[in-house]
Amino acid sequence: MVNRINLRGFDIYKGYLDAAAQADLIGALRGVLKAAPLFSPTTRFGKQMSVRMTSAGEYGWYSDASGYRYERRHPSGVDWPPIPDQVLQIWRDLTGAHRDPQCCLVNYYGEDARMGMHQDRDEADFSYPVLSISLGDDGLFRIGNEDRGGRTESLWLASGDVVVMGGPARLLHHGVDRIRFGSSRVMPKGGRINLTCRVVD
Ligand SMILES: O=C(O)CCC(=O)C(=O)O
Ligand SMILES: [Fe+2]
Repeated sequence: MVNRINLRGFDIYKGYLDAAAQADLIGALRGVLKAAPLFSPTTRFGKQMSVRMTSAGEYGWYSDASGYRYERRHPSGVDWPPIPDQVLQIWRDLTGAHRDPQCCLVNYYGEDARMGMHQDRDEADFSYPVLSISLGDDGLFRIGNEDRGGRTESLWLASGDVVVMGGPARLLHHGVDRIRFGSSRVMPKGGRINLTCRVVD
């Protein structure tokens, strides 16, 4: 059953994808990972991120010494593969946006991976939401404020949960403190996958 929660303006659809839909989506992602393998970006400060990443769509999210940005190609030089139809369908069903996403960032969290508090602000138009789909192990998701710091609230995102970060909440800080490695059997080797879809330009 889908249970919709609103936390600080983020719409959280608990259990949006049932087990069959999760398995189908993971199957589609296998093709994406084959065409565009995961890599470990570094931050502008030269620190390697603990999350491994790749993308699908017209643009992929990328980071190195020059900072965060969108790139037209995977670091290997190949085009990013197309965004799976299943992902586009979820975007259309939940966002009401009149454009499809141009980037689906694939984040893979292994046992010790985390993502620090940040805003998603590399896109040109913040009137489009960011849609996030969680698969695999549980992840402790933290939501903060538009400014850095201040009080935060956390909740566990499980496999099949979908979050829409839009409207007045579009620029709230958020991050993932840790995952519960091995908590889900959806991914054979464990870990958590999070997909975030964005309209870029
Ligand atoms: O993994 C998550 O749930 C969030 C990912 C995220 O915030 C991002 O990729 O910008
Ligand atoms: Fe984010």
